[in-house]
Amino acid sequence: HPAKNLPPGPLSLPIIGNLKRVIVPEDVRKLRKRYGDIFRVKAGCVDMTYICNFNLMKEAFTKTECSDRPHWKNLHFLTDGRESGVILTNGEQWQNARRFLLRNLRDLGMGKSFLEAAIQEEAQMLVNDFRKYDGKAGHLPMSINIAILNVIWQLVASRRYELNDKEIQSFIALLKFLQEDVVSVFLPSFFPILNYLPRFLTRKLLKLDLVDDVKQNVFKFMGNIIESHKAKLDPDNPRDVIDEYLLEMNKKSNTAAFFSELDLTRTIFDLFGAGFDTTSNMLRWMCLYMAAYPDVQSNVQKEIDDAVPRDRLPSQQEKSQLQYLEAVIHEVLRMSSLIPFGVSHCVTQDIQLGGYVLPKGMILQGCSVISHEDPNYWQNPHKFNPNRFMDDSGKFVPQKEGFLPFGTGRRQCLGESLARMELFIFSAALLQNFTFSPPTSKVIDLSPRAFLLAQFPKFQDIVITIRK
Ligand code: HEM
Repeated sequence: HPAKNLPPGPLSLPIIGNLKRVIVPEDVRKLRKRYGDIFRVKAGCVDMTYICNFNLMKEAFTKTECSDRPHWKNLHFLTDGRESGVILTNGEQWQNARRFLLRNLRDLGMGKSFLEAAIQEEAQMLVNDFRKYDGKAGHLPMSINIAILNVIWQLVASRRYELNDKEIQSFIALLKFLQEDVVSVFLPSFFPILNYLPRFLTRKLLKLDLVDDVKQNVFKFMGNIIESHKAKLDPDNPRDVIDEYLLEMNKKSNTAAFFSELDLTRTIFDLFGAGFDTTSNMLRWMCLYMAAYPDVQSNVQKEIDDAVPRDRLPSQQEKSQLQYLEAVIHEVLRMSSLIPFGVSHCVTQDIQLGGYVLPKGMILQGCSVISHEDPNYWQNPHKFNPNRFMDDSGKFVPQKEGFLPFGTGRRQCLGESLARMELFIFSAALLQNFTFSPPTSKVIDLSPRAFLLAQFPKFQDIVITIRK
C-alpha cells in the first residue's frame, strides 16, 4: 500500500520480515519509544500493527472492522481447516458460538450458586492439598491446575477429577501438546514458502505426524464424553454445557447449521485453552506477589480474619467485606499483564486509527502491558501498590481507564466473570489458611518467564506455612 499512510516501523526484508523471534514486551517498549503509540512490524510475510495506547485500543476493538481473528486456515488444524469453536472463528459462526456460551455460562452459574459451589469445593481440595507442604520450600503445588480444570469440567460436563487421576493427567498432557508442541503448524501463515517444500520435509518441519496424533486423541477423548452425555440427556434438565449444546443440535432453528459434534469438541477445547493456563498462572502470580510483599499479605489476612470465621472458607457472600483483597487481585492483574498483547485481531476493511490507515488484512495486537504501565493512568506504575485501587475510606474502586487484562471490545474475554470468581474464592481460601514466603535468604523473582504470547511466572521455590 505505498500510497497509504501506514503506521511507521522498522524496514523489513522480503520473506523473513524484520522480527528475529517472537516479539516480547521489551521489544514493544523499545519500538514504541522509537515509532510512537502505533507501529508496524513484519513477521515473515505478516503485517502486524501494535497498538500501545488505551484509548486507541478501545477505539479499534469496538469496531466491527477490527473484530475478526486472522483468516488463516491452519489455525483450524484440529478440524481440518473448517472454522469451528469460538476463539478463532469469525462472522456468524463466531457470533453464534459466543452467544451460546455467554448465555450458558450465565445460566449455568456465572454469578449463580451452581458455579460458586463448584469453585468452593475445589477451594477446599486446594487447602487440603496445600497443608501437605507446610514449612517446606518447593514449587507451587500441581493441585492449582487440577482445581482450575475441575471448575471448567464441572461447567462443561458435570465431572471432576481427583488429584492423581490418570485421565486428568493425560488430559493435561494433551492441552500442553496443543499449546506448546504443535505451534509449528502455524508457521506457513508467516512463511508461505514452507508450502512449496517437498511433502515429507514439510511434515517433518511442521511436526505433522505429532499433530495427527494429537488430533486423534482430542476426538477420542471428547467422543467418549459426548456419547455418555447423549445416553443420559434429559431435555427438561440440561446439566451442563454439553447437554445444552446437544439440545441446540436437535432443535430445528435457523442457527442449527452452526452446531455439530465437531464444533462441540472444538468449543470445549477452546474453553480449556482459554481458561486453564490463564487462571492457574494468575493464581500462581497471586501467591508469588504475596510472598514478595509480606505487609500486603498480612493486611489481606487480617481483613479475611475480621470477616470470616476460621472454621469455614470465605465465599462470594463476603465479597463486599473483602475490599482490600479485591484491590490486591486487581493490582496483581495489572502488574503481571498475563496476556501482554491480547489475542490477534485482523482488519476486514481499511480503517483510520490515530491518524494512520490500517488496511484490510492487517493483524492487530492490543498491548495491555503498555497500558498497564502508562503513567497517564498509573502513578509510579512499576510499584506494586494495591492502594491505588482503594479510596480514602478503604473502599475498593475499580479503575477502568488504562486497565484491560481481559482485553476490550467485541472480543473481550468471555470467561472474565468466571475467572474473577475463581481468583477471588481461591485467593481468599489460600490466604485464610496459609502464609507464603520466599525460601531463607532467597528473593521471589517476579520477572515473567517468556512463554509464547503470555507472561507466566517463573518456576521457583516458595514456602507455604499453615496459619495457626
Ligand atoms: C485470569 C484469567 C484470564 C485472562 C487474563 C483472560 C484474558 C483474555 C484475553 C486478553 C482475551 C482476548 C481478548 C481479545 O481478543 O481482544 C481473552 C479471550 C477469551 N477468553 Fe479469557 N482470560 C482469562 C480466563 C478465561 C476463562 C476462565 C475463560 C473460560 C472458561 C476464558 C474464555 C475466553 C474466550 C472463549 C475468549 C475468546 C473470546 C472471543 O474470541 O470472542 N478466559 N481472554
